[in-house]
Amino acid sequence: MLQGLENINERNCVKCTFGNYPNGTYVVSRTCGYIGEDPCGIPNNLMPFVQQVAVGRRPALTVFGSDYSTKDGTEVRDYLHIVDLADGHIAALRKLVAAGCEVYNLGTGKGTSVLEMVATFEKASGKVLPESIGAGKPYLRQFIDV
Ligand SMILES: O=c1ccn([C@@H]2O[C@H](COP(=O)(O)OP(=O)(O)O[C@H]3O[C@H](CO)[C@@H](O)[C@H](O)[C@H]3O)[C@@H](O)[C@H]2O)c(=O)[nH]1
Repeated sequence: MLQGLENINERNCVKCTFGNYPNGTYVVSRTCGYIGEDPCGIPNNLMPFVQQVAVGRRPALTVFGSDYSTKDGTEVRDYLHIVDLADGHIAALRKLVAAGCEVYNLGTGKGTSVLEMVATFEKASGKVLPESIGAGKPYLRQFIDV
């Protein structure tokens, strides 16, 4: 049941699922990417990849697709600050005392495109990131272009 709840909205960055059941209390938390992640090998996600390009570990970022029906054609995500993510987890734990089962999606409510995220990173870091446009992730098209 909790697995099903977690999959209700695959498009959100963070999911916290919790509930009280007759045979126990559960909190299930899922984040897209591990906190403080420094992945081995080639990163599969935007932020670690951007960071590795910035420090020269990778030559360039490939932007996955530029023909989506978004403000600049690149995919949009709702990114949130790590402290807000932590606060959300604490709030979820506090909610354990309540009965029932609820799903909370943590986010800012503001979408940020890949190019906006790269521009923000460049401004904050003072580094220009080499980038090129590549193909979009095929499995995501079903969510983005409906
Ligand atoms: O080198 C890269 C890496 C990512 N992106 C784009 O950057 C955005 C964010 O990508 P990423 O950090 O990988 O997050 P998601 O695409 O939202 O994928 C997350 O969310 C999916 C749905 O929950 C999960 O399946 C994945 O494991 C999880 O990483 C997306 O538009 C990607 O297409 C690029 O353009 N270039």
